[in-house]
Amino acid sequence: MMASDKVVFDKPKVELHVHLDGAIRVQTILDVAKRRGIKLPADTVEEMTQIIILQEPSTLTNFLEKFAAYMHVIAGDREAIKRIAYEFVEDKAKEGVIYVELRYSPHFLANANVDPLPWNQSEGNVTPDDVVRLVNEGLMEGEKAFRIKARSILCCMRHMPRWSKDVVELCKKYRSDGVVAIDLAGDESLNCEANPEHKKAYEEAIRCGIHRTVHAGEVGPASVVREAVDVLKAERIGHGYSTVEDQALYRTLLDNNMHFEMCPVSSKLTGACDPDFTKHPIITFMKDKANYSLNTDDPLIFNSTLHMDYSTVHKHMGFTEEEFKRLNICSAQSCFLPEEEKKELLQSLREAYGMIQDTAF
Ligand SMILES: O=c1[nH]cnc2c1ncn2[C@H]1C[C@H](O)[C@@H](CO)O1
Repeated sequence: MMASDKVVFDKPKVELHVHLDGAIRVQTILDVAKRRGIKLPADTVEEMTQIIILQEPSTLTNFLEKFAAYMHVIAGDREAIKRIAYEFVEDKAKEGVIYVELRYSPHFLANANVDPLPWNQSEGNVTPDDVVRLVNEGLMEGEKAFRIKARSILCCMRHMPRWSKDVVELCKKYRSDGVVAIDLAGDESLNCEANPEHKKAYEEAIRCGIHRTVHAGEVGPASVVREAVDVLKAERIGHGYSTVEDQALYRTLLDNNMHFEMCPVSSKLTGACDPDFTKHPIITFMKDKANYSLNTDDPLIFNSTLHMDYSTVHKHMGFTEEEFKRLNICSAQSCFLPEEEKKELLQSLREAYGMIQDTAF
């Protein structure tokens, strides 16, 4: 299908755009379903994988429907929520990621204090607040076991504006406990002017100094990116491929050093970009030495790994080792860690990349 899992950049990496609920192990879904007595249409990893994954380039809408194949298994189950966070850290460490920002909607994993109840679940006692605590616990145990750093971004969902106030409140509550930013995910055709709750949540985030990223310009036009920047005051853009269609906006964002969270494999399978990778907008960003990262987005549904994203751009877009180093430095500079921790991360990367100048005479 795509480039392979071949490791083309075997050095420490930073990943800034990956959905926890799109990065669950299939085996875990099967184990939890069995324990909870939930019937699934398949009982082997191979068969269940075929049901969950997007095989061919599709649409964002079809892609978003894929979550319904398994989210009801994990949502509302304390042990499962903690487990997926822990395993996520293990999987990222194996890919050579030393710092990751993962994102999720606390409401999508809850079965109490959430209206409407997602995934046709019956009401339980796991609130969005419990979800954040459980994810944090799993991440912290994973960090200790696998010696990498993981921080979270909490997602508002475009079609669920009534959840956005809770999301920003959770960002505030857990800001000293691993939550670094707010995001807006989901179907981009729903704009923010029509849903003032998202705008209000982002205003509160600005007021409280919570970092902000927004999914924009993935399948939507450049105007969604403009809205993310002008209205929601996004500091980073999730995807942003269509930005290049508005040259004035693209140039302004380059001048302002805006960070774009790019997801090559994802962009093909969601139909966001032309399936011919040689025509991909990432090539323009690369040639312009833009500030961007390479990310998996939803490796479960794309049946992918971070190595696959790197090998895709290496094989089809002419990315070099030097560019991989440069974009990882850009990613570290644009991450949402506090300044001191960011400096340490940059230092680790520069050391690993042989970029440290020997100042001793
Ligand atoms: O690529 C994406 N674009 C928009 N929304 C997305 C994408 N990947 C995942 N999501 C949604 C579905 C998840 O349930 C939610 C929170 O992680 O974010």
